Amino acid sequence: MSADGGQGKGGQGKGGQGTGGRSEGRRDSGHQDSGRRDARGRERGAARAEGRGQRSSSAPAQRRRDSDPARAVAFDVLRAVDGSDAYANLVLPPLLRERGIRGRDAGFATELTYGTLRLRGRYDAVIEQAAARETAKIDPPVLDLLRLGAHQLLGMRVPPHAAVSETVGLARARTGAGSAQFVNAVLRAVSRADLPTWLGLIGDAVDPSGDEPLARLSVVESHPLWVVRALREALVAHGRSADEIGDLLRADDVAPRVTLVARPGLCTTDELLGSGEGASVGLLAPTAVVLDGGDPAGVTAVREGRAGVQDEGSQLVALALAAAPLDGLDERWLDLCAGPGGKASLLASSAAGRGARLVANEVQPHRARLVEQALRAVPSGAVEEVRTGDGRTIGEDEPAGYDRVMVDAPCTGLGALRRRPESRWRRTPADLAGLGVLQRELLTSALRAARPGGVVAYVTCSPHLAETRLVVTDAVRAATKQGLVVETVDAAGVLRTIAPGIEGLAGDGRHDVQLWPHVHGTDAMHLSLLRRLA
Ligand SMILES: C[S@@+](CC[C@H](N)C(=O)[O-])C[C@H]1O[C@@H](n2cnc3c(N)ncnc32)[C@H](O)[C@@H]1O
Repeated sequence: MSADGGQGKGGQGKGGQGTGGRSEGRRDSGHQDSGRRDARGRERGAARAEGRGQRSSSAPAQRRRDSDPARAVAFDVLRAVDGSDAYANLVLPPLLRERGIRGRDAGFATELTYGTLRLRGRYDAVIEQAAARETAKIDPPVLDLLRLGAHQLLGMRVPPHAAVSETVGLARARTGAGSAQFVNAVLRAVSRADLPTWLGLIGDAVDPSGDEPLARLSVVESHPLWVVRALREALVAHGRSADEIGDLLRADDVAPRVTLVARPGLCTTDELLGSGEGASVGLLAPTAVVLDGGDPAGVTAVREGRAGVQDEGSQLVALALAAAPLDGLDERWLDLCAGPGGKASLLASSAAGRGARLVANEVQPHRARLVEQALRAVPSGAVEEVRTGDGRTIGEDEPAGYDRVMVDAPCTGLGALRRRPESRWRRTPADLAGLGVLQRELLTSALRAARPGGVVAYVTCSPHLAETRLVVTDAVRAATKQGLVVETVDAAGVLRTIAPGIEGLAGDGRHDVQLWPHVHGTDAMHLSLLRRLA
């Protein structure tokens, strides 16, 4: 099913629906040449020698050099992600605004960009077979074009002729006529089989004898193998079946719906439910409303900071810290790692309702400013301070200074892969080592900052055991060496008081909570609750 022999027919069909329809009436004459290509996708042999390799039958002025704006913006974001380590969710929205791409076209560009990034591993395996060439030997911009084309063909309902001709048009505009022909040939080869057939082919390539199921899942469900192994290990450690790994990976491959938080005392879920067609109450958190589409920035309460965009898992862990039982004073709360302020806003608005106040700390100044912005609607009496500083020193600087402490630790984010499309390809096992040291130091500092009787929440948006249970065990040990007495709190029990219907929390006697996208519909947030006794 490789591109060889797939170059004979031109992409002459009319465009399909939506953005795919932009090809209507435009001939992609570059498809019609059958010349062979070199390793970079440039022509060689007879076609080039005869000087007809990059020519079309139409006059030069009519030959298509422009490209569909939605596909062009997706390509530019992919290049920025690849070339300058940019984050797609930071690059795409301003580019859409700058280029005036709105409505359905913006939706198409978003799905194309994020879907292509998420499923990159799967598409690279398809492309290798279709091109009969390793992706490492394809120019990165050309490879990005092929990925975009593959996602249109196999992951979106774009008619094949539109997917191919529009992507080839984009290739011609951005990478030149020679590579456009290569793109044409490879995408035609991709289009000859449907998704299930391709999944079988790429799975068999890495798992020919059927005894490497994780390798198969890695390529078919587009996750690095080390991530697949780590997620499977975490499932098992939390009392779930190893067989769930496929469902978990598939949940990661689907864009999550936008979830809003109604910050207590500032907004109600009823107000948010009235804000958009198809809005519905969240499945678990009493503060959550799920949108069916539309732009959350258009919601008045979000613009005013009385509500925000926040995954239900993040809402649940913040609410759990606020709900954990406490004897004695309950007036001073700390968010040790607050930027950009999602949990700080929920904590501060909850604190306001009980006369408590929050100190929000963040090490990066620009993220501390985001925290201030996120807290703008919270009554000023409920925010003692937003400060910029290293959370590792707060335990020493302010020992026993707080009744409740949130440690939402910097982590690999392996639990939020569905909303950070490129991050699975950026992270490496080496990240765990550096983060692990920081996580332990932050949690130890938090335990010292809590007063005897106070509660600490240790949270990560990663289920990796090296970032969750191992950190908690080591930090408690370190705190004990420093003379503190710490006990675990039944986090699952606290969570059930907030979300009585919640199922799927481990019943293995462990007190921590691990949420899962395929079970709870949330990010894979981890929560441990600890109480400092002395
Ligand atoms: C997972 S994010 C926190 C998300 C935040 N709680 C929210 O809900 O919006 C972790 C944050 O910790 C910050 N951070 C990293 N090292 C830190 C340190 N030593 N002290 C304080 N904050 C730190 C990072 O800059 C990042 O903003």
